[in-house]
Amino acid sequence: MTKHGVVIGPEDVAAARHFSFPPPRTAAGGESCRKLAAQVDLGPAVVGSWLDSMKASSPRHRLMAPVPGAADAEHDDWMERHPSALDRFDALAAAAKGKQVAVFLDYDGTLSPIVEDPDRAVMTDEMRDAVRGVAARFPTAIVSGRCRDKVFSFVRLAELYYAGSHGMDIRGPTADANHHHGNGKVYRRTTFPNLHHHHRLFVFPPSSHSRKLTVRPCNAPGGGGGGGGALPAGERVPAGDAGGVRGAGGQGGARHPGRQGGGQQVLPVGPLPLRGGGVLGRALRAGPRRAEGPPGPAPHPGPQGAGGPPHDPLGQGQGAGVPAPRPRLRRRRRPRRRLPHLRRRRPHRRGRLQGAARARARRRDPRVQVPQGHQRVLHATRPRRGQGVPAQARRRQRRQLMIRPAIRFPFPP
Ligand SMILES: O=P(O)(O)OC[C@H]1O[C@H](O[C@H]2O[C@H](CO)[C@@H](O)[C@H](O)[C@H]2O)[C@H](O)[C@@H](O)[C@@H]1O
Repeated sequence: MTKHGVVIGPEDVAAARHFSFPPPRTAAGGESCRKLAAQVDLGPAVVGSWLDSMKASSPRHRLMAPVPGAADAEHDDWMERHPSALDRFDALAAAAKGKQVAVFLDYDGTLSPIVEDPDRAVMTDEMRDAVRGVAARFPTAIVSGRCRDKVFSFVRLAELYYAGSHGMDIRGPTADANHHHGNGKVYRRTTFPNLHHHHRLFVFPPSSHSRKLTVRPCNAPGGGGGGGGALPAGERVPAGDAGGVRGAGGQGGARHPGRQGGGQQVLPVGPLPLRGGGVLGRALRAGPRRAEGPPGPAPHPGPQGAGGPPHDPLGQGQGAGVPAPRPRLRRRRRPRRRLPHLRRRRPHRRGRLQGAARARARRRDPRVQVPQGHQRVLHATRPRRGQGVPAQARRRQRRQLMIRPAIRFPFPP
């Protein structure tokens, strides 16, 4: 989040203190670089430009000077070309106004004095307090040619970011226990979570040693524009990505470009395509449906907290609410039509033709003597195959069938 109205005081830049110059010469000077170059196959051209870049960023050691006294002249010249930031404090403060300030500090010769033995280049408590104060105001990183753990053992401030081995190994603070380093240090890799969410860390290739790290808005090549954060969380650039650096990610404004080139590789990270997935899967595929039904829960606050814009990975300006499933209405079952011949047969029952049925039987055949108490009533039986008759005729037939058993008695002589 952009911090407005932050004023940098001279005490905040106490890190700009000077130490003895020129530094004492030790064999350890370029050792780590050589080791690193041996481990990583960068090629002679890259290693050459890397060393040139390192030489250009620091004045030469007195004993390395070709002519006695040349180092002093070189130093003066170097100091003239690299003036102290404190001398231009007002201009710096004016330039930083309304912007997100991140502080990148060197270790040897900046936070610690240059000493003969590299293992004794400890930092004073006074300097540690000053750095702590800076880190409380701005995201603060230490970028060193030393290995990261060594720098941390000197600085011992968990709230900082550490870029060791000339920016090839970067960790930052985190509260996540999974990222605890073995010896109790708390680190997290690569990103700067305190920065506005559309900023990401870009690591310059070793050849540009003097500009090891920079932070730029992802969607604005060249570092301009403080737009709305076009890249989804999780996009990052691997440290040590060798190549030329041009802008930040190339295609400004493109939403999910999987892109490689310009020294950066940005990997788009998005939701997995869900197949099925039950209620949640359907809801995610359908997208937000907040307009329907009762109001849902408040959208998840964005990376800037409750006051900031809602988290909106779908980019639809509505947050990513997952709507509650609509209640399913129970459908009334339609009664199944059953053909008469499929109806359940009632068991045969013995009984008498009563009242009207008996009268009907008599009417049909007056000769019929229906002795009371001996009639058997049969029910419709399933019509045989090929006996297809219309329903009306079938009903008639059934009626007849019902009385047929009553006629089985012998006719009167
Ligand atoms: O990027 P830096 O943090 O400045 O580290 C550069 C080198 O620093 C160390 O060497 C320098 O400091 C030593 C202790 O003061 C000093 O003895 C040596 O002469 C300096 O070159 C460190 O030992 C190197 O590994 C770093 O590359």
